Parts: sequence; structure tokens; C-alpha cells
Amino acid sequence: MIYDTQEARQIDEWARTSGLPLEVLMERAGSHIATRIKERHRKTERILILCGTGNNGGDGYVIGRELIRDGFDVTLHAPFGENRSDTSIVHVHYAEAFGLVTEQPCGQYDVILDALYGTGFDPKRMNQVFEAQCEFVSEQKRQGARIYAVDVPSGVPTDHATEFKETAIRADVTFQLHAMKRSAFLIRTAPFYGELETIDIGLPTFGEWRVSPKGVTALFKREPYGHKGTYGTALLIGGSETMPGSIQLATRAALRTGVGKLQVATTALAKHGIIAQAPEAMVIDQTLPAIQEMIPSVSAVGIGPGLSQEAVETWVDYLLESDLPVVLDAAALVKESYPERTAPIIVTPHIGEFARMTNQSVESIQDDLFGQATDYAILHQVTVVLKSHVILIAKPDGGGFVVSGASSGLAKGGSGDTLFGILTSLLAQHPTGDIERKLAQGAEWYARASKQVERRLHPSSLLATDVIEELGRLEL
Ligand SMILES: NC(=O)C1=CN([C@@H]2O[C@H](COP(=O)(O)OP(=O)(O)OC[C@H]3O[C@@H](n4cnc5c(N)ncnc54)[C@H](OP(=O)(O)O)[C@@H]3O)[C@@H](O)[C@H]2O)[C@@H](O)CC1
Ligand SMILES: [K+]
Repeated sequence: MIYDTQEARQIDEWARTSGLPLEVLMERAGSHIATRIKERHRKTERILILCGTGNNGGDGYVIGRELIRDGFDVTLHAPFGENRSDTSIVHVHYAEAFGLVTEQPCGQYDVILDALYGTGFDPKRMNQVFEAQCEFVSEQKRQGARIYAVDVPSGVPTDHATEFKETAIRADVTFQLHAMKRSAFLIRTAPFYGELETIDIGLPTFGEWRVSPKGVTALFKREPYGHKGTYGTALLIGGSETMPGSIQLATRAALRTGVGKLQVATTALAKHGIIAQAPEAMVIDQTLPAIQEMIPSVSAVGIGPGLSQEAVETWVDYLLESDLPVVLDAAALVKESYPERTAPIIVTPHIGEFARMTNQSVESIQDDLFGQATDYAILHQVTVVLKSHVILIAKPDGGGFVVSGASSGLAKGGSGDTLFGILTSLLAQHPTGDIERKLAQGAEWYARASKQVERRLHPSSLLATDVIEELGRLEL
């Protein structure tokens, strides 16, 4: 699960009104984190816990108490003054009963636990005491201290990085409580998290955004008595005389993703390439009459890669009049609004294209990936597959899936065409139902295949064609 601040508050409130006091959640959070520290550090190591005035600081008191109870060498420092949260206060008093008192830090520490700010941090307010703490921690880190953040690295906003001023604790490990936070996926804030470890504090899972479902195996399923008609027919429209490569990549990716039949509407030069490299596909002329003739016999259509057609918007309008799932990519991302229809519309922009579609800067999209993708999906009632260092699949009714962990080698031409081919192929096979889940599984398949290629090729050398060939070799 991936939560924003509002959802985190809602779930706390749900737990409280359902009978579980916040003090108990704090106890679970703190004692589980203390266990992880005990597992990896010795009692002779010097541990500093930095506690803020809210519930994140309260977690710090529980951790300190559990460590001191077991004979660890703990200093607890509260640079912003006494804790002011009602929930924490019971834990502050109980920790004091074990001899845990606040002290000034002194000398070099082996371990620092950052419990200054959590999800309650307000990035609009900055204070010099906090800035001094960030400098102190980074100096300790330079001298060899290992830095653990509780829930969120202090100073990192939870939901978006729009107001983030880059003054924050840079953790080696973040113990995220219950679920991930959106900012753990954003380019400017993710590096502050370090490694992510989730701490189960006994809450149920609900929320709008999820990490990609791991059911990739379901996509490989073949029926023993199936025939090519069982697995749908996809129509890909793309390629031009100057850009014949992208549609060839999309074609090969679609074929390797299990579609029963594949039709490709492309220009003369790209046709030659497809006939040579992907003889399993059928090619048709890239003209509107040829496409119109094909539409009744396909189950999904994708348009855009390498396309250079003045009439592209008319073609897109025509496709959107059909009752087929339609994937719009690259040159076909031309619509400012979309018609009401039952079958899904999937737009697959990279960040630059999405910035153009939403009239915003690339930076403002990067800083608020979740919010921007969700707003567009809800406003236009389309599914957004937003391609960045992670892939977001935003649903028209809110929420969605995030796919991460792909190879850095995918940051190259041809990757988007490959994903486009995979997704259109999957839609042709599964045109109805929970399509976002299928799309997320497809994107997960693609990400994992790219990572698997890294075993034999350096990311700099990895090509889209390598990923396509790897799709069928995925170790599950
Ligand atoms: N369900 C869960 O997941 C559970 C979550 N739990 C924990 O609760 C944490 C959230 O706690 P929280 O809401 O008390 O906020 P937190 O981050 O401690 O902030 C504290 C205070 O700092 C202040 N402040 C903020 N920004 C500031 C600024 N720029 N400059 C100066 N001051 C600033 C502001 O206080 P103010 O100054 O307004 O009085 C704010 O109230 C969460 O991350 C997790 O660790 C667990 O304990 C239990 C289960
Ligand atoms: K923190």
C-alpha cells in the first residue's frame, strides 16, 4: 500500500474508533523498530535518538525505552523541547521510569535514529534548529554513523515534493510504518529514504494506491485447448518513413506478450522491417480505409509510436468512436478532451509528454507524480500510464498502481515503444474487467525482465530488444 497523509490519518482514526488506541499503535511501531536495531547492532555501540514534539518523537521514546531496557547505550535528545502530543506523553513517562532522560549529544555515535518529524511535517515552515540537526546528522554520517529514520526521513514531505527545500535527514534505512509514502517514489525525495523497510503495526490494508500486484504468472496462463482466437487480436498503428524502428519494437514486444493475432498498420519501410524481423505479424497499409476495414476483427488497438500523420487526430477520433480499448501513445497524445465511452482509453505519456498535455513543467509533474496522474485520470476519465523512473497506472476512479525496480538501462529510446506493445497485447487478450491491474502486471513484467537482463548486460548496454527477448525467460 502507498498512503498519503490524509489516508494515514483516516486509518489512525478508524483504528481508534474501532477500539485500538493510538498509544498501542505507537507501542507496536517503537518496539518493532527497536527489535530491528537490536538485531543488527551491539550493546557497546553508541546510539543517539533524536525526538521531535509530535507522535514521530513519541515513537522515538518507545524505541529508546526498549533499547535501554535491554542494556543498550542510548542518548535521547529532544532539540525542539518537550513532547506535546497526548498520545506520546504516556510513553514519555514510561520511558522516564526506565531512566531514559533527554541529554545533549556528545561526541561521535555509531547509530542515529531520526524521530524528529514524520507525516506531520509541514514543509512550508522551516526552522533553524532543524537545519542545525540536519547538518549535525550529516556530519555524524560522514564520520561513520548509520542513520535510521522512523516512518519518514525528517524534513521530507509525505505526499509531494512541491514545497520541498532539500533540507532533510538523509537516512541509510527508513522504517516506514504500516505502508509506503508517496514521497518514497519521487525523484527529489526518494534518495533521502535510503533502503525501505516496512513495519507492520497491525492496521488493515486500505487505500487508493498500491504497489504493483505481483501476479505476473497469471499473464502467462495458456489454455490447453486454446487457439489463436482465444488470445485476442491487437492492431498497432505507428511508424513512418523516417521513424520505422519504434513500431517494430512495439510489434515484437506485443508478440512476445502472448497475443493470438497481431495486425500492424505501418508505412512501406517499416513493413519491410516487420516482415523480416517479426513474420508472425500481419501488416496492412497505414491508411484510414485499411484501418477501418480491420477494426471489426480486433479486440484492442494501440496508436502512436513513430507515427507521422497530419491527420492523426481524425484517426484517433475514429478509433475512440469504436467500442475497443484504445491505447494512445507518443504522436497520438493529441486530445485535450475525450469522448464518453464504455471501453477504456489508455494514455501512455512519458513525463515530457505529460507536461505538454497538462501545460505544466516537467519539474512540477515530477514533484507530484501521484496527484498529477490522478487528477488527469479523474478529469478525463482515462487510464494514465505515466512513464518515469517508476511507472504509475492511474485509474479514472482514483488511485492506481506503481511499478518500480526497473533497470536504469531503460532510460533510452525504444523503451516506451516496448511497453506500448506489451500493454496493447495484454488489452487485446483481456479487454474488460480490472484492466489497470492487468496493465500494472504487464508493466511489472517489463520492469522485471529489464532487471533480469542486468545479470548479463550492463545497464548502459541494455537495449529494448534485450528486454523483449527476456520477457519469455522471466524467472517467476
Ligand atoms: N498509523 C500510523 O502510521 C502511526 C503513526 N505514528 C507516528 O505518528 C507520526 C505523525 O505524528 P504527528 O502527526 O504528531 O506529526 P509529527 O510528524 O510527529 O510532527 C510533529 C509536530 O512537528 C511540528 N512541525 C511540523 N512541521 C514543522 C516545521 N516545518 N517546523 C517546525 N515544527 C513543525 C508540528 O507541531 P506544532 O509546532 O504545530 O505544534 C507537528 O505537529 C508518524 O509519522 C508516525 O511516526 C505512530 O506513532 C502511531 C501509528
Ligand atoms: K522521522
